[in-house]
Amino acid sequence: MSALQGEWAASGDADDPTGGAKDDAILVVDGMRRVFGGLTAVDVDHLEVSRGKITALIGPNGAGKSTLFNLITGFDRPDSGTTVFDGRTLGRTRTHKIARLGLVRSFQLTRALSRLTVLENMLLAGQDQRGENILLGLLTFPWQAQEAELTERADALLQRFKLDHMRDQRAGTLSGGQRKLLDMARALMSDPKLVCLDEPMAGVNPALTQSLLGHVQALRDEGKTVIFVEHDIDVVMEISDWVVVMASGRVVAEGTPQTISRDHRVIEAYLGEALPPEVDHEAGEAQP
Ligand SMILES: Nc1ncnc2c1ncn2[C@@H]1O[C@H](COP(=O)(O)OP(=O)(O)OP(=O)(O)O)[C@@H](O)[C@H]1O
Repeated sequence: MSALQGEWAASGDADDPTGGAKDDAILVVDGMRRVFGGLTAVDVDHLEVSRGKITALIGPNGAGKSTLFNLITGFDRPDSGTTVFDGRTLGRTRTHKIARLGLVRSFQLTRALSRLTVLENMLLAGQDQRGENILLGLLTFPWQAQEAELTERADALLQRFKLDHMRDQRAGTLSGGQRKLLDMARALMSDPKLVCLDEPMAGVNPALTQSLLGHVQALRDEGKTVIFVEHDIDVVMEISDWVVVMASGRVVAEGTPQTISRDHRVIEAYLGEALPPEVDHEAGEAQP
């Protein structure tokens, strides 16, 4: 554990109340704990996510962000704890059923998926989220009935994400930025209510980052809820309605981007010296 993680973990919610109730929570996580060997990867007492908002999940490497995504979306099982999505306790609900209820997560393109075309990737994602190995086996037969409808949806999304010209190319030929667009487009195939995006902007050039940000905002504007993991604090500040900070598996702070950006632990971790002191214009003085 780094010194920073230690400080975060130790300070807990002393200054920043966490686990507060939201007016209209689409997701409620309670007592969620996941231990790998001796390591507690996730230990979240209570977390609520507002419907129709963009919530950023930030924290140092190893804070438990991806593990929490996996637990929420059913790709991993907690040692204890519950997730209530849209009023329904998910319990041991399987991933594809969770996806059908409207809760999905994005995945980066794997080697196996790289060999499929862009369209096939979309069709697989539309089928369900059972896991690519099972789905790859199913690719050729049992879902012709659905295929026309799925293809129509896939084509509309590919157009929206400006990937239509790559439709029949192998996904492995896409550039890094195009892969990010495909990750997002795939997650939307089941028309989710809540989409969990894992580092949707990581490693792409500034122009494409703006385009991806626009896509995330468009999702919110059409009523979807977005939770995204992101390391780039500028991105977080630009589009989030709410920010949840994790460290050592725990939620250690949450608040508006403005509140969180003033948290000295966040500043140390993400902004370093780059953040100028806040100026109180009335007093004409820099605030600590
Ligand atoms: N399947 C696993 N087996 C063992 N340890 C794991 C497993 N998955 C995650 N961990 C550990 O759990 C902790 C949390 O990992 P996780 O990937 O959730 O963090 P993260 O916040 O997403 O990190 P990053 O920002 O680097 O992706 C880490 O210490 C990681 O090594």
